[in-house]
Amino acid sequence: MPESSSPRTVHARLPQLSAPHGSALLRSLTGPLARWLPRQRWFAGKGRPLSSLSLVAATELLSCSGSGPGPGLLHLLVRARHGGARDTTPDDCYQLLLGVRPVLPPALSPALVGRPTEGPLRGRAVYEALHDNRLATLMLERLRAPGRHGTLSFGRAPGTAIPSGLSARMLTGEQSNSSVVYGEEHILKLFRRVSPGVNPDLELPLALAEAGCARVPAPAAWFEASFPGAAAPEPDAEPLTLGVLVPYLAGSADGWQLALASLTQRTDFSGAARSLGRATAEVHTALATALPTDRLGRPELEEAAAAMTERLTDAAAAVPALRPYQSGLRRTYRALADYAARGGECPVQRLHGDLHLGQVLRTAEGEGWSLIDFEGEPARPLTDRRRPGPPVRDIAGMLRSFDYAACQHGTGGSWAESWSRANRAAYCRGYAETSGRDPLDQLELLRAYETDKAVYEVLYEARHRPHWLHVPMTAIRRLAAATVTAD
Ligand SMILES: Nc1ncnc2c1ncn2[C@@H]1O[C@H](COP(=O)(O)OP(=O)(O)O)[C@@H](O)[C@H]1O
Ligand SMILES: O=P(O)(O)O[C@H]1O[C@H](CO)[C@@H](O[C@H]2O[C@H](CO)[C@@H](O)[C@H](O)[C@H]2O)[C@H](O)[C@H]1O
Repeated sequence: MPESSSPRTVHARLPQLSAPHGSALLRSLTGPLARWLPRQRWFAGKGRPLSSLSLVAATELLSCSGSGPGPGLLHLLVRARHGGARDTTPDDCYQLLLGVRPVLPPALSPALVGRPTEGPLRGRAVYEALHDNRLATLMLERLRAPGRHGTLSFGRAPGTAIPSGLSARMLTGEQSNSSVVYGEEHILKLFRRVSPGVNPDLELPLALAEAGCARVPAPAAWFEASFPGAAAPEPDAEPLTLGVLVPYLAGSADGWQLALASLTQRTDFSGAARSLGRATAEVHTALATALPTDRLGRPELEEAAAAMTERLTDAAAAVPALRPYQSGLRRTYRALADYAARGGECPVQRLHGDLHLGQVLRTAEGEGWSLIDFEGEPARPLTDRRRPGPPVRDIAGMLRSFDYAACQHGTGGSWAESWSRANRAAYCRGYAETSGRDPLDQLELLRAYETDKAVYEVLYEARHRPHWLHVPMTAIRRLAAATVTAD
């Protein structure tokens, strides 16, 4: 089935925590959370009024009612509803890991969520637990020892060593989720917006590890929420993946930093781009071996072209700057439909789903590229992100990223343009060498998926970083004017 633009319906099966435990806690936390949540980088409902918060699940990992100075640890899944009666957007479910202390040490004050004025947490300081070394370490201990705590269950890959007593450091960079590094050994990603069903960022690295692919850090431990038994309001609700612990690649730099350094220093990047193409092909081959594959024929490719056209229409409705280019861009999608009509096919398999230079790491020892963050595009529903897709989608994502680096860097004019062209070509060459399939052989496919990605980026930038909107818009102008030729 091709990727669709269907609305998010995934939270329909989330259970609801029953009163009175849920309602008492919620009474304590609603005010502080309603103020704090919308300010978080990972909160996806910015710009839409938050109409209600409700608890899906609450688990006390460490007692929060003690009178001593030590912290309590509270795990919450919170459902956020937006807008008024006419807002049909599905609810979002967020994961929160909260510390609770009678008095907050000054070093933790930046992590403060709020001080409830009523309910069971009245008068206590509630804060982001992962900033507290003691609580972050406790999470590592839970991950070391598989087992169940309330709705949470902790799992661990057999035969992996996870040292204890490592100090924790929370990452502070731009992220869609939250991550904490333990020593220089492991990194735990805590997913923020969660949905029922296994997260591909656990599913795919586990499958790749089992297939012996060393290009992706192998999950050492993970945890999820599940609601088994008759006690749950909806016993068949699927488990939600909440966090994954993987080895930390100490001293690594991501592809985006390396690309910008190459642009600044005017150094050659084509060797790195070519080996990145090879690494992508290796991962694709391993995924196609480990997990189901299929082929898209004429009806499915026509459906894919129609879904792209619909995404373009939606994006143009939201971002006026796109409107003058719609008819030019639609030609690219028609070329895909014509390719299908001529009998063109396309393989589909599980993918990275949001491949760009920020998702690839290279260690100082130069052991080649590692790929991270297999979650897929954060705005797509989980069911969509777990569907097989054409490998060209990942390739198109990376090609866009070379273009992004050259354009965003803002210096060098034609030098930056030829930097981008050379690295796009080197990446495709590397991919072809390893996979035996040259992405440039099916230009209609590549161009359509690159256009679809650029349209997604226009919407992403308009919503998240309006001052970067000109970057994908530069590509939109080029793609709208181009005939389908290799460049
Ligand atoms: N295994 C790893 N080793 C070293 N750094 C990592 C590793 N995994 C992630 N990181 C760092 O953490 C950042 C965020 O990770 P990522 O999986 O992209 O999170 P998000 O989904 O929140 O964007 C990455 O940009 C990278 O700098
Ligand atoms: O990294 P995420 O999974 O959160 O992906 C989202 O954010 C990315 C930006 O952080 C965004 O990527 C776009 O900007 C990158 C440079 O910052 C560039 O390398 C990518 O090519 C470009 O798409 C990504 O689209 C979005 O899903």
